[in-house]
Amino acid sequence: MTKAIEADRPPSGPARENDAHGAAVAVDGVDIRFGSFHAVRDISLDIAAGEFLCLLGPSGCGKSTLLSALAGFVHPHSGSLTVDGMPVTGPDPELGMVFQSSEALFDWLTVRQNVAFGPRMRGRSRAEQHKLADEYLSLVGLRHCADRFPSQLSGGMRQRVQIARVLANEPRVVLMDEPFGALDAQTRQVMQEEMARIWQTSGCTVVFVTHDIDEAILLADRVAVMTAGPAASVKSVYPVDLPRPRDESDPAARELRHALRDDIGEEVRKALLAQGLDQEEQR
Ligand SMILES: Nc1ncnc2c1ncn2[C@@H]1O[C@H](COP(=O)(O)OP(=O)(O)OP(=O)(O)O)[C@@H](O)[C@H]1O
Repeated sequence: MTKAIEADRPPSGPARENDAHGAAVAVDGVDIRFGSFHAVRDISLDIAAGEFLCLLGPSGCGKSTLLSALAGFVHPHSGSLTVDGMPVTGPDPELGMVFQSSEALFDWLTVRQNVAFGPRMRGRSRAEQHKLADEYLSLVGLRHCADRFPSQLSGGMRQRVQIARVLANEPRVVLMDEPFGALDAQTRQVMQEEMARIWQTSGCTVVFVTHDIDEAILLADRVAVMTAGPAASVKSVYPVDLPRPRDESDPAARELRHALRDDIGEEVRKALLAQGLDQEEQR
């Protein structure tokens, strides 16, 4: 039977091509409040260098809030967030954030210039910017689109450019907030497979927010399930002990899918009940 394990013990994951690149992330007793609203409470998670961790939970529980805190956009009320032992104090190129929408691309720059933007800001020479941009565009399969503008690409291609742009900063931790949520099913499947390959090649640590249980099983070393908010915390953490590339018809994957569905379903029901009670009180 699939069992969740204690939240604060990362496994020693499978060997990566570039194991040394990723950084260890430690979330220790983190509380986040927005004014009087208590968003997340006492979250502790240790994420190993090079690990792929997926965050699942009911809508509105605080997944993006936790990710934003890791990215340095939101400051915890208490507790600490560290990357290789160094406190997260604000946005940092070592922590790359990929958003759900690819609207963040600069429409007036070519694809190559978009990807080279980070290296340019870090003072890399023109030749280095060009080389890095082409390297990461090749990694996401878009080297042939380098001279096009974002408006000339499909949604899936723009999202791959966004990923290449983040990777070109050579972050040690990549934070992804439902990066494939807006894509059609076929593009999403291709992107998931590419993401697994990119992660294995780059060796970075990935924290990936999703609503999709199958996506989490396909990609993660571990899946952390959050409770319904407010004051959400980590309910359970499941190791995904399945060989890569993953086969969703593997009996162990099916068993894990059921366990995650039950666990998250319970939290979604709690969230719906709380919303109902809230509406009753307001009447
Ligand atoms: N800047 C903010 N000010 C006030 N409340 C906020 C702010 N950001 C988030 N919240 C609240 O914190 C809670 C968690 O939001 P968050 O976006 O992190 O949830 P989520 O789990 O990522 O949701 P979803 O899965 O629907 O994207 C929600 O109740 C949200 O309304």
